[in-house]
Amino acid sequence: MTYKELSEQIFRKKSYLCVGLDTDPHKLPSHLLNEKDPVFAFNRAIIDATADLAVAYKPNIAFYEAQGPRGWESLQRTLEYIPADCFTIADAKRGDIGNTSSLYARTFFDPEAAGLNFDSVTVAPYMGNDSVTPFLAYEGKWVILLALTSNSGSADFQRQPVGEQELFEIVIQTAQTWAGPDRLMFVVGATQADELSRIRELAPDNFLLVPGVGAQGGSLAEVSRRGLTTAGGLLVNASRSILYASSGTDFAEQARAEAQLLQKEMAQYLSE
Ligand SMILES: O=c1ccn([C@@H]2O[C@H](COP(=O)(O)O)[C@@H](O)[C@H]2O)c(=O)[nH]1
Repeated sequence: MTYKELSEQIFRKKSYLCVGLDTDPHKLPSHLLNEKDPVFAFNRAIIDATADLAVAYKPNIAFYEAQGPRGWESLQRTLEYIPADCFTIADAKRGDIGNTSSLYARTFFDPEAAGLNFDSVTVAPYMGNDSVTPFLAYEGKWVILLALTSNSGSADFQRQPVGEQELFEIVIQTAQTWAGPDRLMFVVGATQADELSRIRELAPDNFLLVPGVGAQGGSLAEVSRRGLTTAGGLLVNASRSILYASSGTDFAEQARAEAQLLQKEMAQYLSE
């Protein structure tokens, strides 16, 4: 999906909601456990319930890899089921020396390799240029680079001063010499909303993937006030607050209700 198409979807759906598919087999409603692929059955119901409210889906790869080959099959089925008008994110947080990164890129971007054809993958920046650019070799695919993450440990390295700046600012500036905003997004935690104005100065046109509303307590209002651009410019992720809104037979209905609350708020911010 291109920058323009993503932006158009945001204004068409009045939403910049990304639904995180952090599907934990131990948290599935019991009535799904007799399904052939319970994880996929759960994801399918969540996607059916939220596809008109969301512009993106983000399976967190850890939840699938931890299930071995079964998990990979659930991931493939899920990715194929996501409607074409939604942007897809492999939240894998990869990055290694160049030849290894090339294989990670092949895994998520070349359907003939591992059966996956994501639009984007999250990448850790700390091994530098040659660890990131192999992902950019796939035309039309996106890198979503970790900049200022939502967790408390982000202070350990990302917030360290380097001269007049902090390390995450250098990540944001340097990475923009590797790719334009049509191929490069940054991860900024919703719990870091105070830094968003500064980040917008450094990256005025890049989309930001913002996890951390819902279960982590970030404020959608603050993120939107500081992060929205004329192109939309935000993908705000919620995982647990949507997926596990109910553990009963009404789980999809309750997931929709949670997603709808976020989408309605987003529609309001987009119209301001
Ligand atoms: O800084 C980051 C980067 C990634 N994540 C991921 O986003 C979701 C958040 O899930 P919630 O249940 O909505 O808290 C999850 O997959 C994280 O691994 C993040 O939270 N922060």
